[in-house]
Amino acid sequence: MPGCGPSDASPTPRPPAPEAARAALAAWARRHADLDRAEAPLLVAFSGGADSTALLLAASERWGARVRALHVHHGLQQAAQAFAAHAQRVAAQWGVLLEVRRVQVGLAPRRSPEEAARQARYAALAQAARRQGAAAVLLAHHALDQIETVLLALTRGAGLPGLAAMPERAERDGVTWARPLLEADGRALRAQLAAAGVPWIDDPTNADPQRTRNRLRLQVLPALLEAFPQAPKTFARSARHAASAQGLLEALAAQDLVRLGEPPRLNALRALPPPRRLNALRLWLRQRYGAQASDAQWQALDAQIEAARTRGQRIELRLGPGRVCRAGDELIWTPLVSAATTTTAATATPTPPGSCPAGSKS
Ligand SMILES: Nc1ncnc2c1ncn2[C@@H]1O[C@H](COP(=O)(O)OP(=O)(O)OP(=O)(O)O)[C@@H](O)[C@H]1O
Repeated sequence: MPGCGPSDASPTPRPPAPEAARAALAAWARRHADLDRAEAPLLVAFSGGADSTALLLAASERWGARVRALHVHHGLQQAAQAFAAHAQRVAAQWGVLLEVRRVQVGLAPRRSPEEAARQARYAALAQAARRQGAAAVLLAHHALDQIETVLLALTRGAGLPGLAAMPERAERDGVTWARPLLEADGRALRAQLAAAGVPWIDDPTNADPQRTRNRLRLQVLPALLEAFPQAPKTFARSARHAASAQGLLEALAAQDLVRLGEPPRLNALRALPPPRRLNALRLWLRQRYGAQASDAQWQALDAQIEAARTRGQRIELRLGPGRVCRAGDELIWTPLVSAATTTTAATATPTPPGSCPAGSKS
């Protein structure tokens, strides 16, 4: 396997897993017995940080040689090489098969380098999981990460999908993603690793106050946990409630889309109450075109659907990375094709049967 740990690192006994990680993983495994008992490999996303170190130890303890690790080398900061070297050293010492994948992070305007790195990381993990026939990719998010994710969603004015935060298991891109430490307290993981003398590396960018998530972690989380010690449990419960409600909304949207037709018919859309109509259209845009739009754009579309009761009334506006318009009684979405992305964007998105009038504004 490319990029396996250096062979000169002498194997040392693997330290015991932190109890907090072992307990959370055991409870997760009981809820997901199919993955617990499968024979296919489990791929730990191993950054070399405290959380994924705790996960790698707990997973190796429970599943032995089924466990493999993958470290993504982003190459964005100088320290990246040292992170990869640390991951290789640790994996070789503990006898874990590790692959290091170097990725090209495509930096683009209007997208933060962290978001670009995240996308590249998940793509590399998915590709490796498919190639290795892994039963799941294990991510090391824990209960405090979940609080941060819920708070982050609130600071952005997110709806239910955002408040649902991170699921403990999900299918995406043909891969099962699992978060077995979601019930573990990150403070306990670190304290127990430190007490056992297990090394890890701290990513210096995690201390950068320019990043919203870091400000939440460094300034808000300590105060919240002091005032509300139960927050790891209660935030997790709220996230589960939101996820469950979101599941119901998507089921309703799927039913409504059958009745609305493809492309959706305006008459049928107007027969639905506005929140229900937008709920259906959100699923339509996401499932059919892999796109999302802002709240302001959805509200503007809703107003135009309401107004388009006569034949001559046009619908024409920007919706996510495309535009939506009226063709007869149907709603048509077409991607915006910029000069830089002409061929790929045009071929990547299915062309809808109708089309917006030529020369219409975006
Ligand atoms: N460079 C990487 N290579 C492989 N997996 C990674 C990498 N960076 C993060 N991950 C995985 O994604 C999860 C979430 O990433 P995030 O950036 O929130 O964590 P982190 O602060 O880098 O993590 P940590 O303390 O793992 O172990 C991590 O717990 C880890 O499982």
